[in-house]
Amino acid sequence: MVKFKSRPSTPNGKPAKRPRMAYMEDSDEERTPVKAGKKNLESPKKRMKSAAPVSGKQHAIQEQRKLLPIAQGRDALIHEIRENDVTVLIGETGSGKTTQIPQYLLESGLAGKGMIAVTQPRRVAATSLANRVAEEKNTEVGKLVGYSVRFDETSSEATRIKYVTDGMLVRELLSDPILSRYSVIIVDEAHERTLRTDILMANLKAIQQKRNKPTDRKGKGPAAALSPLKIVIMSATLDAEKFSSFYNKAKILYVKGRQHPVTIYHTATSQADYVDSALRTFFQIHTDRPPGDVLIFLPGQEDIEGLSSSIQLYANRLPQATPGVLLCPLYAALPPGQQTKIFSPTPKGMRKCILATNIAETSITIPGVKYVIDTGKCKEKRYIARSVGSGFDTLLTRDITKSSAMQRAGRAGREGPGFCFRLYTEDAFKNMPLSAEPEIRRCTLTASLLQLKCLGQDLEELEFMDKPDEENILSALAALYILGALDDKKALTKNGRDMAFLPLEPYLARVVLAARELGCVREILDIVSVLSSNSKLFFDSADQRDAALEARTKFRHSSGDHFTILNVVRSFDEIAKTETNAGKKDWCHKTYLNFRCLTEAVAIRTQLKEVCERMKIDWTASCGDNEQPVLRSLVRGLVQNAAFLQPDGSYKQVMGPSIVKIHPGSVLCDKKIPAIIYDELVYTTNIYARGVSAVPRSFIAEVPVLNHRKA
Ligand SMILES: Nc1ncnc2c1ncn2[C@@H]1O[C@H](COP(=O)(O)OP(=O)(O)OP(=O)(O)O)[C@@H](O)[C@H]1O
Repeated sequence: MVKFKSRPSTPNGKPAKRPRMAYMEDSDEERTPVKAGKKNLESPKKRMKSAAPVSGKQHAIQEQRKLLPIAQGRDALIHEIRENDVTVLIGETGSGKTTQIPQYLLESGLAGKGMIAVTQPRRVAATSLANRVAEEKNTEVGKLVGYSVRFDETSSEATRIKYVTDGMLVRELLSDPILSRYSVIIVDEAHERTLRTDILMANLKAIQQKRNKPTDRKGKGPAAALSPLKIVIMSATLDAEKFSSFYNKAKILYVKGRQHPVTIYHTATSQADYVDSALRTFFQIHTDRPPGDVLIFLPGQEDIEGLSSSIQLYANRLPQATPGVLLCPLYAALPPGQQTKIFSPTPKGMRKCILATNIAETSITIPGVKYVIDTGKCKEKRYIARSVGSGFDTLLTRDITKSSAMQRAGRAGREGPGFCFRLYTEDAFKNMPLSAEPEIRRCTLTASLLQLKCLGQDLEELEFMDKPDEENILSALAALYILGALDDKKALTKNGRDMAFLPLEPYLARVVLAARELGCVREILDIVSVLSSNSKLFFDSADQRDAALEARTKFRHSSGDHFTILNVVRSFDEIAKTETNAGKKDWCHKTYLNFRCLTEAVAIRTQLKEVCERMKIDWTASCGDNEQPVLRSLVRGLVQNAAFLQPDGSYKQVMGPSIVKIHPGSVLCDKKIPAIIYDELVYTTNIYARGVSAVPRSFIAEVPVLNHRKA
């Protein structure tokens, strides 16, 4: 039994009280409360009248919209946004920011002939919000309301409100550097400070300066024809002052109140095992509490799969009269089709239990969710620079921030009163930092630098909210130079431009371009698709390693793990010709292969083939049984991850200081090979190279950058 403190509190840590339906913050010099009532706008009644005839469901939706806290301040919000080029808007989770503001701006005519873009850090949020707002507008998604996420654009000429991932809008800068199709850009969930959000915000500032120049509006200057751009920055948990000062003291607006209360419980003591506590809390809810779906936040896929099996095991043992449990995992590596399953209605007599990473933390409303269990953990990517050209990204489990805790609690209570069970103490919550360090300060910058170079920009020159680390910039510059994306004057090369066009990590994009020259794109796409998947192909936990290696003997290739991957993909393709999904899963299970990884890789490969066609790369080009072109191509992208054998059997990095060993899960683990390349380093008791291939030393020496260094 997990013990929770009896006195519940509200999401921001204050004692619980009756939900306040007072909508706007009291007047205060720093804060601009938004009050209702500007004469130039349609009244809510009139707006309702002008809509098409509505069904019962539509009527309910429209009634619900009117009850959202933000609805009371609609006219005042429009007024403020009309008056200010940049607005920072803070409103509690569920107050209606993301779904309503774009509609208000469209209805008010403020967007003119342009589109309204609403950015989201994640695709699941962008697509589900577009669906919801299309429904509110009584239309199909893709018409008035659309979305654009990587590899999926659902919009048309008629689209006026578009939900987009921040990455897609950054990509759009490549073809339209002033984002001329948009008249309003709403940066939602800005508190997350993803690398792409920061790049976007820096660009928006510069674009606005161009588009909103007073001289241009008077009809003078070269940019006279440009329409002005409005920027709205939104979040429930934001350091408003910091954003405001970045945009030259932008107006800050506060929308207060949420439609339904969320009661928060903290554990009485800290919990040693968060997965076990989540399991027990789930069954406490399931057996004691009224109907309502449960959303559990966990750090990663492994915990999700582990907890999911445990819940299933115990649920099967419950008395027949207890409602059944429908388990729905949600994490980034899950194919998009499976991610959207969480939105399907819960069958009668069942309780849905969604086990999610922080991809469900912001923006989304999952109908039916009444209870949230927050383990207080997440995974954070962090770049560790060791020396120029030899840094690496780590993904570590850590405690969440206050912002995350509040966002997680905010996923309950969206359709009615909700409850959040925090598996940490109230003191732990109070001691959490408000928000995480921005990604720009802690992640690899290589891919972003390449994109910026394509826009004619530089990391050092662009005005960011937080400057990236000098060493990290140097590392990214060195990596791009080594890959041949930049020349020795730091200028973008033709290869660099092509690399940016491929939706892959720069080093993998370089492998594909090398394969184009060497005539082995077919083989390389098979390998690269697996390497780009969000999950690992081989299950290699230490306790099952021998059995797994035994079962996979038939795929083993003497030159290493990349050709072994190729063998697996070819076998999977063969199996897929005759087997159903269940048959494919069974085959993967028996061979200790990750079905999800292979399914995702097949989808990625299809998309890559399409991109290759657009780039006039012949993806059917194959080198047959000749291994050399494939290894040469891999070396070209992975040259930074090359290492030579030492007399003591370890390997010394060619471009870095580390001494590494071959990972025990590799097919080359007990071999002594003069030269290797690898996909990544894993830090445990030793530094291990994972995803290893044996390559002739001469292949490494022939990479132009190494020749250049020698000269
Ligand atoms: N798909 C949906 N199904 C049912 N109701 C929904 C859906 N999406 C939104 N809503 C309703 O609209 C409300 C406002 O949602 P919205 O996303 O606009 O709030 P928000 O202020 O942006 O919240 P957050 O800060 O959490 O993103 C929700 O609390 C919910 O009541």
